[in-house]
Amino acid sequence: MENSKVPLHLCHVHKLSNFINRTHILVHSIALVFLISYRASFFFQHPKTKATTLPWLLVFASEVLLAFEWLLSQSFRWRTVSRTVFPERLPEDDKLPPIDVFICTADPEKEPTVGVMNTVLSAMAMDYPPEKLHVYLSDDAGAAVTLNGMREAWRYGIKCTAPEAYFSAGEDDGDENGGFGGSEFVQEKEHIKEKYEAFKKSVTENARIGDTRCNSRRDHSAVIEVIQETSSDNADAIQANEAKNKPLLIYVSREKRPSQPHHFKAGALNVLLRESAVISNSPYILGLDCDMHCHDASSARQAMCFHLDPKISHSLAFVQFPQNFCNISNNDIYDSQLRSAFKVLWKGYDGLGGPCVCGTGYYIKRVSLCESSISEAGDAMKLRQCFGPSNEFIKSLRQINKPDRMFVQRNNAQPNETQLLASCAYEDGTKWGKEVGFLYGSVVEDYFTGFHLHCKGWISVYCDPKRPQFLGSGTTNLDDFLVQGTRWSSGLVDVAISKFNPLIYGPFKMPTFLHSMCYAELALFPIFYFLSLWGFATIPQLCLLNGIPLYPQVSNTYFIVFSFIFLSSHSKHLYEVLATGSTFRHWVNEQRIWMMKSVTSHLYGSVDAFMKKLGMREASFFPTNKVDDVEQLKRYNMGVFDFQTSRLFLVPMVALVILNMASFVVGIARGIFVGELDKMKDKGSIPLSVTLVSALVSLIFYFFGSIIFM
Ligand SMILES: O=c1ccn([C@@H]2O[C@H](COP(=O)(O)OP(=O)(O)O[C@H]3O[C@H](CO)[C@@H](O)[C@H](O)[C@H]3O)[C@@H](O)[C@H]2O)c(=O)[nH]1
Ligand SMILES: [Mn+2]
Repeated sequence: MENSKVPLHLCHVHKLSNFINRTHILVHSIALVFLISYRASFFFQHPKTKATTLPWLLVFASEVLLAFEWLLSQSFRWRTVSRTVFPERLPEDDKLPPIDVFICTADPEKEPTVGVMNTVLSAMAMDYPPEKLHVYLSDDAGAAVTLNGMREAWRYGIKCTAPEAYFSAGEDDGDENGGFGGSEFVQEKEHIKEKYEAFKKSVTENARIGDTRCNSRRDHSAVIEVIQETSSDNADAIQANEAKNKPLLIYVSREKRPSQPHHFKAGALNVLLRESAVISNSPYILGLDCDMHCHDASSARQAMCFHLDPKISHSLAFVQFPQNFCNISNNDIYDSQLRSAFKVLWKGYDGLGGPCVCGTGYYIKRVSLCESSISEAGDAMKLRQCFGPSNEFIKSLRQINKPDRMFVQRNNAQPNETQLLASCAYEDGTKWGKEVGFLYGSVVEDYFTGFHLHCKGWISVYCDPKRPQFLGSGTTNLDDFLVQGTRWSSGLVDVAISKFNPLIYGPFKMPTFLHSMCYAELALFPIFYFLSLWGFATIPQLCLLNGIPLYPQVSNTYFIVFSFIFLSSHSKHLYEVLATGSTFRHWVNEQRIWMMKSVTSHLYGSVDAFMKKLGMREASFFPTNKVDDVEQLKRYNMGVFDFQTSRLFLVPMVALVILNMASFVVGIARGIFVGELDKMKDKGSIPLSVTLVSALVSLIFYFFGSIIFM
C-alpha cells in the first residue's frame, strides 16, 4: 500500500440498533424473571392435585427452555456492525496474492452439470489477474459428464459471470449490460450467447449419452486432470496455460471405496487442499458450492481489502460473504432466503469476533487450515504423522508460512503424487479432519471448522455489500427445505452433544463469552425449539380441552406479564423483519415456517444426532436437490404451500393442527356455554393424565409408524 494511512476497509458499529436491542434485552429479561417466579410460586402454593402439577411442570419447562434459547440468541444482538471496503485502494495487480478456488459437486443428477459449469465459469471470469487464479472442481461422483463439462467449458472459454443467470430472461439487477459495458457491446454479447448455447448443447448431449457409472459413485479410483485443449500430461497443460494467461482449471475426483469413510464435503475439501498445495499452493482459498456462482466479479478484491490490511491480517482466518439466492419469490413462503441469519445474526456475530464459515462464499487463508505447531519445528517424522506421507505436500507447507506470498508458482506435480494425495487411505492415522483441514466432527463441517478456528484464536469478518457477490439456488419446496433443515439440525446437535459444546468448550478458548454464546445458540437451537414448541403445541391445548387453568386470569396482575412477553417478542421480531427491508407478510411467513420446522426438522435432526451418538445410525449427507420441478416451482412462485413431502414431516404437523383446532373449538364452546372456564372441570371428563398419556402414545405410534412405512 502506498499510503498506509488510507484504510482499505471501515467497520461501522450500529449504535442506534444496538441501543434498541440492549434496552429490549433488559426489559424482556425482567418480564421473563416475573414469569419464572409466577410459575415457580405455583409449586409452593395451595394444595395441588397431581393432575395439574404435571402440565404445569411441562409448560414451565417449555417456557424455561425457550427463555434460555432467547437469552443465547441475544448475543447476536449485542454489538452489530457492518463493513465498507475500498478495493480501489488495493495495491497494483502484481502485488496481489494468488487464489485457489474450490468448487464441490457430488451428484450429476441432483446437481445438473450445466449449473456446476456456470459456477466454474463464473469463478474463471472473476476480476482478478487470471494467472493468479486456479479453479479446482471436486467431483465426488467421479462422473464422466462432469469431466467432459469441464473440458467443454475450457474449450468454449466463455468469459461471463454466470451466463445462465445473465442470458435467462428477466435479468433485473439494474446492470443492464451485465458487466459488458455500454450498448456498443451488444454484438459481443450476442457472440458470447451463441457460444454459451453451443456449450450448453454439447454438455447436455454428453449427459444424455449417459453416465453409466452410477453405481461406481461410491467406488472409483482417483482422477486428477489439469484441463487443456488436447489432453496430454498435466505438466504440459500447466505450461500451456501459463502461456495463455488463463486461470488454471483442474478437475479432481478423489478415490472412494465403500469400505472407507469419505466424510462427505469436508473430505472432498481436504483432498482439494492437498492437491492444490502441490499444484498452485495459493495462500488464499475461495470456497464455493456448485450451486452458488460469483455474481459480482469483484469479490476477490473486496476480500483482499481485509486480508491485506496489516492491522488484522495476521489473525484473520477468513472473510465470509452472505449466501444470496437468485430463485427467491416475492412472497418467499418458506423463508428460503434465511433472512434472519444473513441480515441480522451474522452482523452481530461479526461484532464479536466474526461469523462461522458458511460453506460457500468465503475467502480463507490456507495457513489457518494447515497450521500446526510442528510445521515450524520441521521434524519430518512428526510432520508425516500429522499431514500424511506425501513429501511434496510437506514441502508445500514451508511456503505457506509466508501467507502474503505474491508470486505464482504452478508446479508440475507428478501424477503418482497427485494420485497418492487423493487416495482414500491417505488420511489414515493422520490429523486430517481432526486438527488439520476441514473437520469431520459434524455434517455442518462449515460451522464446526469455523468454531475451531475461532477457538484457536483466529478471527473472521462478515462482508455484506449492497450488490450480492454470490448467488445460489435456495430450496423452494417444502420437502427439500425440511430435509435440508433436518441435516443442519442433526449436524449442529452433533456438536452440542459432543465435548465441543460451545458453552463448555468455548469459554476457555474464545476471547469473549458472548462469542461462545453465538456458537452455542447455533448448536442448541434445534433441541430447544423442538422441545419447547412441542410443549406449547400440546400442553395448553390438552389443558384447555380438560379445563385445567395454566395461565393467570385476566384480572390477575401476572396476566400483564404474559401479555407483555407475547407482545414484546412478536413486535421485536416484526421490527427486525421490517428494519431489514422485508414485509409484514414475510414476518408471518417466518413465524409459520419456524413452527413447522421446529416440530419436524429440528425434532428429527436432534433425534438423528442422538442416534448417531449411540451408534444406532450412520452419518449421512444427502445433497439438496437442484433440479426444479416445474409444477412445484410454479406453486412456490404463487406463494402456495406445497405439501408434497414425506409422511414423516406431514404427520406431526397435521396431528398438531387437529389438536389445536379441536381444543380451540372446545375452548370457545365452553366459554360460551359454560361461562367461566376455570369452574368447569366436571367429574365425568376423562382424567388429564389419561389424555396426556394417550396423546403421547399416539404420537410415539405416529412417529415410529411413519419411520417404518416410509
Ligand atoms: O458428499 C458430499 C456432499 C455434498 N457435497 C457438496 O457440498 C455442497 C453443499 O451441498 P448442498 O446439497 O448444496 O447442501 P446445502 O444444504 O445447500 O449446503 C449448506 O449446508 C452445508 C452443510 O450441511 C454446507 O456445506 C454448504 O456450504 C451450505 O451451503 C454441494 O456443492 C455438494 O456438491 C460434496 O462435495 N460431497
Ligand atoms: Mn446448496
